[in-house]
Amino acid sequence: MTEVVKVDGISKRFGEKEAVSDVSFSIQRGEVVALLGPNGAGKTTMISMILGLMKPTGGNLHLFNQQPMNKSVREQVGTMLQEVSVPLGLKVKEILEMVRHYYKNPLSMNELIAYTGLSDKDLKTRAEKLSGGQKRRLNFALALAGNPSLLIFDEPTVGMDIESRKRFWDTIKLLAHQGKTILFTTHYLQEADDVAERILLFHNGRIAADGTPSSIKARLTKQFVSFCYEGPTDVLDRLYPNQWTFRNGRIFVETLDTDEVLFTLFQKNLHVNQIEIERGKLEDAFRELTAKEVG
Ligand SMILES: Nc1ncnc2c1ncn2[C@@H]1O[C@H](COP(=O)(O)OP(=O)(O)OP(=O)(O)O)[C@@H](O)[C@H]1O
Repeated sequence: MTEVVKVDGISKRFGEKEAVSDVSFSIQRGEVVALLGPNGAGKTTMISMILGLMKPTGGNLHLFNQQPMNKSVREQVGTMLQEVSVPLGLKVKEILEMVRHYYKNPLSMNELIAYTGLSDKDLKTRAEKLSGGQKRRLNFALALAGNPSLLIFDEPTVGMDIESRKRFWDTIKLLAHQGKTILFTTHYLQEADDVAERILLFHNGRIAADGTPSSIKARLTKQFVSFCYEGPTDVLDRLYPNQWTFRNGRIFVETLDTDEVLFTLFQKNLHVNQIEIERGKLEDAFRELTAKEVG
């Protein structure tokens, strides 16, 4: 395995405020990682340091075993940050051609168009005249222009409509399939759940959880077995006192051990059907993990 990003005991202090506190993690080649966390958790600060745009106050940080600002590193990294800025006075196609020429092995114009959804009309438009969503497409194309092996995005889908968002994630999945390493921040839990194979959950400048979306969900203490049941409910009161509720035509039993509930249902021969196990949603895990102070 090749280590692409290595963050070792990184901290960042702004005056009294420690935005990132002694954070360590590494990302291997080909991983798709979402940096998730509530407002002010330290995600953007972390990304800025990884990109070498901000100097840590402590710790060490390497990309491809080198300092982030090395030219050979920057040539392998494509990035799209929160602020959308575009060069003035040039048409989209001219900007893309110019940036492509900078790289040894750029993506072709056709690939950039297919990946980002820029239209012929967009290509002929002066960049400053593009709409916010189109500017984001241009920024995405600029991030991909050099055919980078590491892609880093800070809130990439903010300001995109549903269709652009879908195209963006479809492209990301395709690039991930090609073996690119991808790190992105998002506020949308669904995006992290759908796209990332690993989530780094930030809270108060530290990592509150690091794992696959399903392993993070599995850390939830609350789980449910739900089913349809038309028999007498006193048996439920006996088996699951204060544990069961009735919602939308189904019985929900809250439990720490779903296997045990299933076993009892069958053992007691209750006539239940349409049984489902709910191991919790990422949203609940997010709330649970960020509700408590992480020391
Ligand atoms: N340049 C700065 N000067 C002072 N404080 C800063 C600066 N940049 C960030 N902070 C503070 O550091 C903390 C982390 O901010 P950061 O922007 O990294 O969080 P975030 O997780 O990206 O939040 P959001 O989801 O709102 O973008 C916040 O308390 C923020 O106010």
